[in-house]
Amino acid sequence: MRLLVKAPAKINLSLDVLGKRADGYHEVEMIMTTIDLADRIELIETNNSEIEIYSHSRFVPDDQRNLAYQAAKLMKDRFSINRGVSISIDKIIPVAAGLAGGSSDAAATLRGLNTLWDLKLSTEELAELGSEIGSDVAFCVHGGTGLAQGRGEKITKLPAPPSCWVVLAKPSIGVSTADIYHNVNMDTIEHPNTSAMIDALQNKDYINVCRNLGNALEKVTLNLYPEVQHIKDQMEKFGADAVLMSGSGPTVFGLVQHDSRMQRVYNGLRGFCNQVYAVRMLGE
Ligand SMILES: C[C@](O)(CO)[C@H](O)COP(=O)(O)OP(=O)(O)OC[C@H]1O[C@@H](n2ccc(N)nc2=O)[C@H](O)[C@@H]1O
Ligand SMILES: Nc1ncnc2c1ncn2[C@@H]1O[C@H](COP(=O)(O)OP(=O)(O)OP(=O)(O)O)[C@@H](O)[C@H]1O
Repeated sequence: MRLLVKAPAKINLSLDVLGKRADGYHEVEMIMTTIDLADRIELIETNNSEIEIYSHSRFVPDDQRNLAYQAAKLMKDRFSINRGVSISIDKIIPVAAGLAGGSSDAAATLRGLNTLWDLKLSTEELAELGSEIGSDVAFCVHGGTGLAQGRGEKITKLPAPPSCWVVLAKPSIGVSTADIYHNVNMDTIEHPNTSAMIDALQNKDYINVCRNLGNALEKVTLNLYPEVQHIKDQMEKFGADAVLMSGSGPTVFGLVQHDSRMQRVYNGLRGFCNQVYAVRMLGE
């Protein structure tokens, strides 16, 4: 049997860091939403009991370091499955970009194998498994829009943002999430207003979604990588309604409501940045 699964990227509409935990992680409060920029994962049953990973991208590991491999391994071990699977990843989401590409591949693999191996696990159960792989995987299992708490694994569903364009630009650097969290200084960090963002989503209030975009990790990444600030400045100059860095960066996104202005922001960014995308949010 063969199955195709979509693995969409996420952006953080808000990201707050509440403190450092004894286990080395940070307590966070994040509002995330999935966007129409997705990897495509093909799962094919094989005759052996191995997990095989294939990808054309030279940035994607093809062994046990791959988060999709880890998802398949976890399911095989947990449910004593002795069947094999070949996992082909058509990589569309930029790597090490703050868009949860690897986490989404892992989540899509969990969802797909749940069907392929007829495990009948609920979304909650899949998300719990996912949180053993990485902090963003639980959210990616749910998709849509959600509030993530704890180290990112406790998910509460939220209404989708008001419809608009999301223009993304990724500078040609990769950022390590661990490095960025390591450089957080809890005394100087700036906290976004998470509850104001939740209100804005509940009221489908585009202006207040724009006003309340905020990311406590942004300053940390901007200090280490000034090119991210340059992209933010350009997006604002070309007329995005609001601009923010996603996750630990370095991808910057701008929200734009009008088609003609989206085109201007997109074309302006393409002038000096290789990886630029204009996509829609995915809805609830
Ligand atoms: C930056 C975000 O992507 C925003 O959505 C997430 O907070 C990070 O999610 P992720 O990449 O799935 O993170 P993980 O793979 O679980 O952790 C990578 C590293 O980031 C740090 N980390 C991650 C999550 C968290 N709440 N606190 C942390 O301090 C830890 O050093 C950890 O070793
Ligand atoms: N399926 C995968 N796709 C991309 N990278 C992967 C995958 N599996 C493992 N990796 C490794 O994970 C690293 C981070 O990649 P990823 O694209 O997931 O980062 P990210 O978007 O910044 O994640 P997040 O937003 O969750 O912090 C890569 O450098 C790569 O070595």
